Amino acid sequence: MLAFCLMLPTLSDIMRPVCNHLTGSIMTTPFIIGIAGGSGSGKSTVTRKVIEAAGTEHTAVIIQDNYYRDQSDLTFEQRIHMNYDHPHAFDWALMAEQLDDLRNNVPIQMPTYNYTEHTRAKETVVVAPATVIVLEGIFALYDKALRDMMSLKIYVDTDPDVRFIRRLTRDIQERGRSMDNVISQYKATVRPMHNQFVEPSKRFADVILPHGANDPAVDMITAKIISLIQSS
Ligand SMILES: Nc1ncnc2c1ncn2[C@@H]1O[C@H](COP(=O)(O)OP(=O)(O)O)[C@@H](O)[C@H]1O
Ligand SMILES: Nc1ccn([C@@H]2O[C@H](COP(=O)(O)O)[C@@H](O)[C@H]2O)c(=O)n1
Repeated sequence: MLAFCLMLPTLSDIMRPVCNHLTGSIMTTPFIIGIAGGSGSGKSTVTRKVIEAAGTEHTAVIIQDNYYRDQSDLTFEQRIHMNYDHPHAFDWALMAEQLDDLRNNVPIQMPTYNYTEHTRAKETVVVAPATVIVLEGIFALYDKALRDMMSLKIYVDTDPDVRFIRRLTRDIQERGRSMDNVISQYKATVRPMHNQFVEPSKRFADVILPHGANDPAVDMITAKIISLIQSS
């Protein structure tokens, strides 16, 4: 069986069968989708709606925020002053390694993140390989190595004032922040880093979603994913 799998290198990347070394069965290379956009643009909402409609059975989600660097060696005082909107804040090597594992149908132990403590949490989550894998985060389209693994690149485009209002509400309700803290972080790092790094990554997108998680766009992406799952 292994020899048979290795004799099929000429098929296109999307349809290339690979051998699962544990089961000996032939599996299709997953279809990887990147969903980028500014903080509060609606990336998680688009991802959730698409996965809900397509079904969780054949899909897996990688949340890029879980790959913020582990900062347990720093004090809390040091951690609150870090720039979380610069690419250096992320563990790119681990992200690429784990996405590549999933692409090769190998399960991963995805890290998890604690926004209140500003560091990686102790728990990891097992993510099983799936027909469709979504990588969602502000820098989902930033890194060439990751982009090269993707078959569909999406940018969620939402006006800055809308994104800021959403972030203000969310960060106070869900991420343990005060209003003053959200405003000062937005002015110091979120806004300038968005303009420098996140917004320019839009040029790598195959599809740009205006107005965030708008229903017609979400329906089109969902239809594409369902057809991929049905043909897999
Ligand atoms: N189209 C929308 N209409 C209203 N609220 C939205 C919409 N999209 C997202 N939100 C809300 O805005 C907040 C941020 O959205 P989220 O999807 O988490 O953004 P991101 O993942 O890009 O930071 C959430 O509270 C979410 O419920
Ligand atoms: N300790 C941290 C880590 C990240 N952030 C902010 O999260 C934003 C990205 O997440 P979204 O769900 O909003 O896309 C990013 O803009 C960071 O500023 C943080 O505040 N604290």
